[in-house]
Amino acid sequence: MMELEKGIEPNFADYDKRTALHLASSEGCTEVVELLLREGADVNSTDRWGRTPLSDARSFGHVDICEILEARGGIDPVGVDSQSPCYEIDPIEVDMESSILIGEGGYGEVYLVKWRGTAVAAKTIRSSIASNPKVRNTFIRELALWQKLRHPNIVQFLGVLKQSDRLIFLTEYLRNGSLYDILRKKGRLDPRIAVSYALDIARGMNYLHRHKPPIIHRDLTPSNVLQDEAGHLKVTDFGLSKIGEERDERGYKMTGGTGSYRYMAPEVYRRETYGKSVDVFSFAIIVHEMFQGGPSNRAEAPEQLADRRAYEDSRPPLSSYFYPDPIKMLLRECWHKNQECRPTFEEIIQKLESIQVELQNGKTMRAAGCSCAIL
Ligand SMILES: Nc1ncnc2c1ncn2[C@@H]1O[C@H](COP(=O)(O)OP(=O)(O)OP(=O)(O)O)[C@@H](O)[C@H]1O
Repeated sequence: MMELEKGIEPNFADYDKRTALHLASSEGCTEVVELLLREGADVNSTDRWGRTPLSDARSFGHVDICEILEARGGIDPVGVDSQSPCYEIDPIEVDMESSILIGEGGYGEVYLVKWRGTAVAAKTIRSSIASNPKVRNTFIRELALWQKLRHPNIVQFLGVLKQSDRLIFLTEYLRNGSLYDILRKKGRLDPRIAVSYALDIARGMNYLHRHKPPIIHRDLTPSNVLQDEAGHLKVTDFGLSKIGEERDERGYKMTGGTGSYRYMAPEVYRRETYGKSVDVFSFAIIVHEMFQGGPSNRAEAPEQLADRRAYEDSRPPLSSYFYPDPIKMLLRECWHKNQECRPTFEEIIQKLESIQVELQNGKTMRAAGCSCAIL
């Protein structure tokens, strides 16, 4: 601080092009790292060996500093990131001319295109987002992580299109559309189908949460769950909402536009620090919708709904006879106001599997306070 007050430039580097931020990151000096970043130090300055401060913090195992640097858009070109660069696809292999618009989300449009003759989904990222180098880096890092993932309930990432001005990436194409489309078309689902869909989502999510390091989806909604031709559901777009994430002195927060309010965990809405269980909360709201046939409070503005959930502990109604008792119990646990009390996806899978067996055996599952039997 004294040096900075004397007027020394925060990006001043030595003969090896190493900055104070490199040194503080190597030595584990968290407060100095925070100070330097506040004073405008370049998070991605590279030394003579092409190492960034994040490369150093990773090498010396300073996890808290890695998190700080990553939250500021830090990349590690010589380490983990470079071992798995994002697979690049040559634009001439993609027939963008005959592309068909299939949807539009918060980040840009989604097209059905042919890549080497195969139908795939091309997700375009708005230039207002992709032109910011920090955001672009974060996006590419998230995609590089996505490409390593393989699971039957996770949408397969295929690669990024080499284009300087825009950011376009390809994933497998799921022609049956999203769970949102299914619920809009079919309304309330048969309990056996709802449970098997819930299991698909829980298995995909469990894979993400058990990943090292764990991947938090942060924006699990019915439009981020797609159906394959065999009728199974796959989770998509995990981790991408990180680009809308902010960090302040208290920890990670999501900006208002990140994550859909209707599925947002109370702690996220209150802008508190959060963990994996935010996805368990969103999962519960989705399962509720599958039994209900769509959102329960359609008339209420999503932001107002999230506000009531966060400050008045309001939750969707469970009184109707649509919900078998074990599902009610599961939902209450999953949307518990205390994050610690929510089950893990591993536990959710076990519970759903036994509910599935009961349903398959034709056992009637009575709904509490109601004389109807559900099957
Ligand atoms: N791989 C895919 N295969 C088939 N359809 C897809 C695929 N990816 C997205 N879509 C369709 O495009 C729509 C928009 O997707 P996108 O992920 O961009 O936005 P979203 O999930 O609806 O919203 P947000 O990005 O704000 O969370 C989806 O609802 C889905 O119908």
